Amino acid sequence: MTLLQTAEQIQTMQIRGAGKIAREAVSALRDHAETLPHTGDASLFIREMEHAAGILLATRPTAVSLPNAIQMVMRDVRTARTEDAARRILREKADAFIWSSRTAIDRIAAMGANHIPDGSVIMTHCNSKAALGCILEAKRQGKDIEVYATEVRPWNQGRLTIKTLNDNEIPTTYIVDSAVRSMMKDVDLVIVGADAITVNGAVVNKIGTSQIALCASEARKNVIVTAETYKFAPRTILGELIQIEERAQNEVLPDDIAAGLPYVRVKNPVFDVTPAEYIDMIITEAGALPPHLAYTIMREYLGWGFDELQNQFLGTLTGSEFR
Ligand SMILES: O=P(O)(O)OC[C@H]1O[C@H](OP(=O)(O)O)[C@H](O)[C@@H]1O
Repeated sequence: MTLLQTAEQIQTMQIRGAGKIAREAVSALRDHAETLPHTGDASLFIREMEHAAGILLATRPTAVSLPNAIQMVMRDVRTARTEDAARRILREKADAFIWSSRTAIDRIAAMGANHIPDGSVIMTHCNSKAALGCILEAKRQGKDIEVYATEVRPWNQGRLTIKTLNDNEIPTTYIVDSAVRSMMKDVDLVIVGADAITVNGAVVNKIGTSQIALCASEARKNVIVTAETYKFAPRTILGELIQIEERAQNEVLPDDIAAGLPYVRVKNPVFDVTPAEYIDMIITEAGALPPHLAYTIMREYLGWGFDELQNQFLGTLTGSEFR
């Protein structure tokens, strides 16, 4: 698959899920480098790769795993002295990211399963590899668990989730998104993934997550977020907001129906923000932490503290790059 095809598949959601988007983008960058002719000109190679990275970055705006992964791969490529060195660094960093991303999900699954007591009824939302990893690991350990899975309009990612749960023989109840509050009394805990986590511990995830967290808080049920460290958004340290993706109206209301309703407009934001106070714990591969320790992850694991960010970025980036 070419880099442009990967970008298109991310944009059209054939490739989806924050972690997978990052892994596929990095692998597309690595493969794209192999298609570029060897010229001996390091700066030409780096320019071409920056252009390719820009195409991938423009596909979807919210999941911060995408810019973080590209930054991890491209950071040292930019300062390589020779073309050969740039190519080698790019290959090594891309392979290392893909490997560590998969390892992170396994570690999160192991830690998350520890927080699922035997006999639990879990509610999950959307289709998160990290969240499902914890549920599947709990099942593998022999725990007797049940899951409530939401539909996740308009893309119905819940169908992917119930397929995985069913394949693993986990008793599952499938509900429409608006049934969450009614059903919360039957649930013991909520486990979801994340597309981005801000410095104040707010979690950006599939639209509807914040309602679930609110209902869980009202019913005094724990909310666990599972997120690899590359889903933390360092640039929020400087006050930047995460851009919430809005997708096409016809994903919600078909064009032929909308055409007959001239006074109706459709809004289709696909992510929302859950404030830290509704989240009990964020499980990362570096450990389980309360949301207000998000800055520690950014500093210790992503290597971006306030000073580094100021030196690196202030005044050099445009609004859209700055997230
Ligand atoms: O990385 P993993 O845990 O798989 O998924 C994280 C999140 O990415 C997904 O976004 P989308 O379906 O691509 O819009 C969902 O919001 C999900 O919770």
